[in-house]
Amino acid sequence: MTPAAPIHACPAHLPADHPPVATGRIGVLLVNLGTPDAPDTASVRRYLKEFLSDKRVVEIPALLWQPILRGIILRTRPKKSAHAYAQVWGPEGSPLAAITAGQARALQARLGDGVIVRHAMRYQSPAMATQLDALLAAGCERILVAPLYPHYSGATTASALDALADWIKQRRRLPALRTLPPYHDDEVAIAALHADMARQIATLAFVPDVLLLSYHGMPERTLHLGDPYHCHCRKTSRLLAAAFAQSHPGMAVMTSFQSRFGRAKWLEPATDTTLVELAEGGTRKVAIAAPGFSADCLETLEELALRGKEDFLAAGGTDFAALTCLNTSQHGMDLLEALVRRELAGWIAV
Ligand SMILES: C=CC1=C(C)c2cc3[nH]c(cc4nc(cc5[nH]c(cc1n2)c(C)c5CCC(=O)O)C(CCC(=O)O)=C4C)c(C)c3C=C
Ligand SMILES: [Fe+2]
Ligand SMILES: [Fe+2]
Repeated sequence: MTPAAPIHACPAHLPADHPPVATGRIGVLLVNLGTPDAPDTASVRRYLKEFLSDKRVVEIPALLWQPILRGIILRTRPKKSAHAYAQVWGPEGSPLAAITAGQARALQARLGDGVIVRHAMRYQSPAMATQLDALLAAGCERILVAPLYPHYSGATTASALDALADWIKQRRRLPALRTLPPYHDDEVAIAALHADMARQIATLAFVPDVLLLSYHGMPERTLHLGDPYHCHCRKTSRLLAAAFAQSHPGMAVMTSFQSRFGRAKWLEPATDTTLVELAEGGTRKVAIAAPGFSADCLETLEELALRGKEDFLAAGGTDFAALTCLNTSQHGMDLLEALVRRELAGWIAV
């Protein structure tokens, strides 16, 4: 996988008939998790096979895990998940893919021609290696790799950096590289989340008694092994709760963890049981938000907005609203631009 054109800083050394070669540019690669190419069983199986074979995601020795994955999970889950994906699939495909591509386009427009912005997915396409090669071929000698996870986790941030490291090992000529740090407690991020959630709450036909902040779960074991994910999520919640205590004093802010997978104990409380317990305990009006996801995806649109609503109403709740993620909203793009500009400031004023 070598780029089509040699990345060569000294045109004098190129053959006279060589096409012009761009150099000296800055690239930004936005990275998110990845999603199937289509909402059908075969595509979801391909996606799950790649995703769930990542040792950062399932930390069970391959000799034990691969037979379970291939013999059980990949025979049953793809069909069920494909059905869930079909419920949220849009005209531009998977919401996660469409929104991440939109974020890259919007950021490109904000940063101007001095910087080249692309997006990639850790699993499936567009692959990180392909997009990094494209940035190199376009003359980028400095690249910021920005995994769009506010909360660091081995399963997400570190896995994206693994893919970057694999690419590094296979290339002769490398750009200078930076990576975006987690931004779970960043003032600008908390302000953007608070403002965008408040904007959406103001449009609801009801006043929520509770704002439930739902984060993707992780096996509890990872917390004891030193993964900061749980602490990062809790800190975001604490900072958002403090902001809402000022702006919405009557609204309680709670935290839960969603998308449990497998039999091990995951971080608690679980979002689905929390919603039922809230309704059974007399809470009637709930808004739910997912501050750990920079783009809406299966986990927010199907698990929270559809299934979460069903569970809450069935248990006696009367009003339920799932707030959207920051996506390409004004607040979302202001945040992405601020985070990226801060990193690029070490290289050049843009
Ligand atoms: C062991 C399994 C999983 C871990 C650990 C895990 C961590 C984790 N995931 C996200 C973000 C997303 N996960 C998404 C989908 C998804 N996640 C798992 C399993 C684990 N995730 C599965 C099996 C799936 C696929 C869907 C399904 O079959 O249920 C997505 C959505 C992708 C999309 O296409 O829309 C996101 C985003 C985080 C942030 C995280 C740890 C912090
Ligand atoms: Fe040279
Ligand atoms: Fe996940």
